[in-house]
Amino acid sequence: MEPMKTTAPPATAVASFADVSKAYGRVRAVDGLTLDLHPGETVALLGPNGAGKSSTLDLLLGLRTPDSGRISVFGKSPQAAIAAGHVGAMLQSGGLMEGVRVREIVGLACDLHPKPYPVDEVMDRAGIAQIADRMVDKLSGGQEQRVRFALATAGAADLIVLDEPTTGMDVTARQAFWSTMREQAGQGRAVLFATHYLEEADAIADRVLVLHKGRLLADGTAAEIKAKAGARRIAFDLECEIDEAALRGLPFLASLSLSGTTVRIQSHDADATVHALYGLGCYPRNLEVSGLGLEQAFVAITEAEEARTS
Ligand SMILES: Nc1ncnc2c1ncn2[C@@H]1O[C@H](COP(=O)(O)OP(=O)(O)OP(=O)(O)O)[C@@H](O)[C@H]1O
Repeated sequence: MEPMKTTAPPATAVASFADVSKAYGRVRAVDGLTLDLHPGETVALLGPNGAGKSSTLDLLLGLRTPDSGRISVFGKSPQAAIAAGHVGAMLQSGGLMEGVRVREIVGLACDLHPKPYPVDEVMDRAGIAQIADRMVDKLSGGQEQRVRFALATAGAADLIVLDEPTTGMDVTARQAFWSTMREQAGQGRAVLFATHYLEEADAIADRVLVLHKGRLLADGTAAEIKAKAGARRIAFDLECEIDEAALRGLPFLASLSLSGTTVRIQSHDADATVHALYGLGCYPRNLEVSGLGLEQAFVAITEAEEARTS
C-alpha cells in the first residue's frame, strides 16, 4: 500500500528569478534578485522612485535581458511563456496604437491571444463598453488605463503583471479593477503589481515585496512588513509645558513630531518609551499606542536602508 501523504506537494512557481541582475551603465537597476511567485497569489511590488520595479517587470516580461541570473516563467523563458499566452501585462505607459477605435484595439488583442475571451466580455469587465467607438488617442488618462487593463485581460493568462495599474483611475474604476483582479487570483492566477499606493497594497495584496536600489528589502504579508519595521506609533496630548529636548531624549525614539500640544512618536520599544514619558513629570492625555501603517513601515524600512548604505 502507498504510504499516506501528509503534506501537500509544494506549489510550482509561476515565475522564478534566480540571482537576477540588470545594470544600465553604472546604475544597478536590479541587483541579485531571487524570488518565486505562486499560483493564486496577489503580490504588490513597492519601492521608492528608481528602486527597480519597472525594470523587474520588464525582465519578467522578457522586454529586457538580465546581465546575469535566470528568469523562468512557467518553466520557460519569458518570451516563450508570453507567446504561449501564459502572461497578461499592463505597463505604465507606452502609447496605445493610434488611429483605431477602442473596440478595434481590444478586438486585435483578443485575436492575437492564444486563449482569448469574447471581446464584449473583455470590454464589459474593463468598463469600456460605453466608449467602444471612441478613437484611442482621444481618451482621458483614466479611460486609457481601462483600455490597457482590457488589453492585459484579453485572454486567459495565468500570470498578470501590472505596472502602476490604477494611476489616473477614479474611485469607481479602481474598485471595479481590483474586484476583477481578486476574481482572477481566486481562479488560481498570480497577479503581480507595482504601485505607489500603499493603502492599495495593504488592502489587496497577499504578499508585499519592498525593493530598494534593485535589492529585495522585505518579502512578506503586509502585517509582517509592518512588524519588520520594528516600530510602533505613540500619540498623546500634553497638558503642561514640556521641554522638546526632554521629549527627544526619550528612549527608543525613531521619530518625533510636535503639532500644538499633540505629540506623535515612533518608537522601537513603545513600552519603554511610555514608561520614561511618565517619568518626565507631565502626564500625557489621550494616549494611543498602535502599530505602523504599511506606509510608515515602508518609509521606516527604506530610510533605515538608505542610512545603512549611504
Ligand atoms: N533605459 C534605461 N537607461 C538607463 N537607466 C535606466 C533605464 N531604465 C531605468 N533606468 C534606471 O534604473 C533604475 C531603476 O529604474 P526603474 O524604472 O526600474 O525604477 P522604478 O522602481 O520603476 O521607479 P518609478 O517608481 O520611478 O517608476 C533607476 O535609477 C533608473 O534611472
